[in-house]
Amino acid sequence: MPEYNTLDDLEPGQRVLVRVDLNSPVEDGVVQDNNRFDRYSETVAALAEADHKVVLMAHQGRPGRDDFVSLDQHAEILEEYVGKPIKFVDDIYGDDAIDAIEALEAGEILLLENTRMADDELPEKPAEEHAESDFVQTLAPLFDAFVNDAYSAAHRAHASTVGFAVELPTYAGLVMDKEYQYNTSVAEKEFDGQVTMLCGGNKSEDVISVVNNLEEKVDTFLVGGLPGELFLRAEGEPVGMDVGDMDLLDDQWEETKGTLEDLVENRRDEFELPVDFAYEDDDGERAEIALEDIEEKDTGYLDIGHETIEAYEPIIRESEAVFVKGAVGVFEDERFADGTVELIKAIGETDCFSVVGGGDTARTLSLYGLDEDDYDHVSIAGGAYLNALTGQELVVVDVLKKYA
Ligand SMILES: Nc1ncnc2c1ncn2[C@@H]1O[C@H](COP(=O)(O)OP(=O)(O)OP(=O)(O)O)[C@@H](O)[C@H]1O
Ligand SMILES: O=C(O)[C@H](O)COP(=O)(O)O
Repeated sequence: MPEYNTLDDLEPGQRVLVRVDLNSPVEDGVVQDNNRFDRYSETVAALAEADHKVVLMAHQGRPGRDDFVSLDQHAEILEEYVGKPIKFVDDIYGDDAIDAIEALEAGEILLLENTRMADDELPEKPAEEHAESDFVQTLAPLFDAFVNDAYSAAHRAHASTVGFAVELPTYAGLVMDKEYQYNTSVAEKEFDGQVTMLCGGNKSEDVISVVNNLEEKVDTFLVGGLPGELFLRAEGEPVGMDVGDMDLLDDQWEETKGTLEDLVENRRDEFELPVDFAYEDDDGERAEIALEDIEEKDTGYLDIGHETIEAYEPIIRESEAVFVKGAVGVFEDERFADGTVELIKAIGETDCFSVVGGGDTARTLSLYGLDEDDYDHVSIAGGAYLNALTGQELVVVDVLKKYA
């Protein structure tokens, strides 16, 4: 049983302040739908149905970046999923926000402006210090309870994620509770059979963190994406170097080569590495090459090849539990989605305990029509998912427990 309060403990008909995480990709100023809206609609609808006055807080992007925009579009997207009007006020804790909060009727929903537009939202500070801020001191007296559902921001100690727990009775929302229970399962659950982790993506330090922290828990790491190439480079293969427009690999190699060389020297039997790769040929088509035929690095590789997929698939099918961290190819481009889609599909077809995660990687399911119900859990979190997998603390969960 979790050591924090959940929505089951919340009496109906209250004034409830709710932190969600609607942070989404923004293209040319247009907010893109991702599965966060769908996921949060369940919590928001449940709270409205319980006759609460529901006030939502969320952030978008980071100050100074192109994705640092207002939440007005988020209100419209969320409204479609909740099936009820979502009011929006372009204020966080000024007079306009207070008026909008006080005008709310039971069962109505209001979204406040991007929390990172408030001066005292950032930087990271202990909950008790954030609780002293004007932000928390102004809003907290207007509410009876605080619900924290922003699991994917649970590694961030900001005023809106930790400060209100000090001032108000605090509850974990539906997303927070489910994500926490499943994502900590690789660190906390015992499995009798084979435990496999499919890892890739574009950050080798994430994969190194998983590999170093889960040595006792995971039997086999199936590696692809950028880390797959860099592990092979550590074995002396002519892959994993920047080519053409790509500029990710050499920097990561400089930062991680010592660790990667050490891992392939001392723990090689725990890894399966790609035996072939896919790349874009001169006609713009997907082409494949076996690792043994690569003489020098003159092509950027964008997916694992089919020989590798065939080698990884049986390992997945024999597993009792499979966890995913990062895509094994550039799945956003249909030509290079085979590795990620076929392996994640195999996980769904296998009767294993499965968690698919990584903020980007989880999008594979919606993009390629895979059914979420075929997996035990699909995480909408990135950094928080990684922390949970590797058994590291999540400051927001600690605060939920402390102030339960
Ligand atoms: N060979 C490759 N070359 C370049 N990019 C790749 C390659 N393989 C995978 N990727 C990219 O990796 C990204 C996903 O990896 P990332 O490390 O961001 O993992 P995530 O855990 O899903 O996301 P996040 O940590 O950002 O929440 C995808 O956008 C994919 O295009
Ligand atoms: O999308 C995320 O991973 C979370 O919303 C956290 O965002 P941040 O990395 O900008 O704090």
